[in-house]
Amino acid sequence: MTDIAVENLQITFPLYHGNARSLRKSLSKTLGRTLNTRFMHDNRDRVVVQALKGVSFTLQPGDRLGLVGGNGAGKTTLLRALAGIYEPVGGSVTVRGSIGTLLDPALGMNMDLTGRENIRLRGMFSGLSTEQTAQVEADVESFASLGAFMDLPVNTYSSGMMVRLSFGLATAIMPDVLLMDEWFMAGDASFRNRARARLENLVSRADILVLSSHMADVMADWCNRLIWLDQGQVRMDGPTEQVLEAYLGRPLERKADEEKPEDAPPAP
Ligand SMILES: Nc1ncnc2c1ncn2[C@@H]1O[C@H](COP(=O)(O)OP(=O)(O)OP(=O)(O)O)[C@@H](O)[C@H]1O
Repeated sequence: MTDIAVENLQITFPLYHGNARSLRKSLSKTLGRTLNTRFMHDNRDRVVVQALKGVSFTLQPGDRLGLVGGNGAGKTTLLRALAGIYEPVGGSVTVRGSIGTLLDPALGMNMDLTGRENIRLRGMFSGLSTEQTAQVEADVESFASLGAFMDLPVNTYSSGMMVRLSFGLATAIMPDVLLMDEWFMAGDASFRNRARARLENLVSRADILVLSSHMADVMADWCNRLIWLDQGQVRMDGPTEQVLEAYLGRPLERKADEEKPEDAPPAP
C-alpha cells in the first residue's frame, strides 16, 4: 500500500548570520509586514525563516501532484521533507512505500567512490539481488555513457556527468513514490531527449508522483493535481488546469491552438 499524509507541516530554518536582535531589526526595516509572516523567533530566541507553515494534504495511488509557486515559496523544502531529508518542526509527514528521488544529483552519492561502486551500493540499499543489481549496473552504464569515468571516483566528474549518472541510477530502480525537482531538465538537448523517454516510463509506473517545476507545460502534461505554495503556505489545491490558470492569471493555451496549419497564410 502506498500513500502520503502531510498534516499541519511546519519547517523553519535558523538564520545564523550576525546577532539575532540586530538581524531582526534590519529585517523588520527592509521587509516590514512580511517579517510577521515569514520570519520569527524560535524558542531559543534565534531568528528563523518559516519555509513551510500549516501545510496539509494526502495522496493516494494515481495522484500526480505538481507544486507551483514563486521563488522561495517552499516547493523544494516540501519535496525534501517528503524525502525525509528535513525533519518537521511541527506537524507530521508520513510516507508509505519506497521513495525514489530526483532532487539533487549528489543526493545519496558517495563522492569518494566510483560510479560503478555507487550503483552497487544503491542496489544493496534498495534490497536488490546480485542479479538485479548487475542489471541496473548494465542499464545505467549504457544510459550514462561515462566510458572510463565509470571506474573513477565521482568527485572527478563534471556536473553534466554527475547528472547523467544520478539520473540514470534514479530511473533504473522503480519506486512507489517518485519525488522530482526540475533539475532533471538540465543537460544538453540530446541528454534531455533520452532522459524524457526514460522519465515518462518511470512517471507512468510509480504509484504517486510529486513534481516541482516552473514549466507550465510539464505540469499540464504530467500532473492531475496542483498545490500552489505562497510564502510557505498552501494558497490553492485542486485540479491542474484550475490551479494553473489561477497561478498564471490567464487561461491555459491549448496545444491545438498553438499549432498552425502548415498551409496557413502568413500573418499580416
Ligand atoms: N537551508 C536553508 N537555510 C535557510 N533558509 C532556507 C534553506 N532552504 C530554504 N530556505 C528558505 O526557505 C524558503 C523556501 O525555500 P525553497 O527552496 O523551499 O523555495 P522554492 O519554492 O523551492 O524556491 P525556488 O523556486 O526559488 O527554488 C525560502 O525563504 C528560503 O530562503
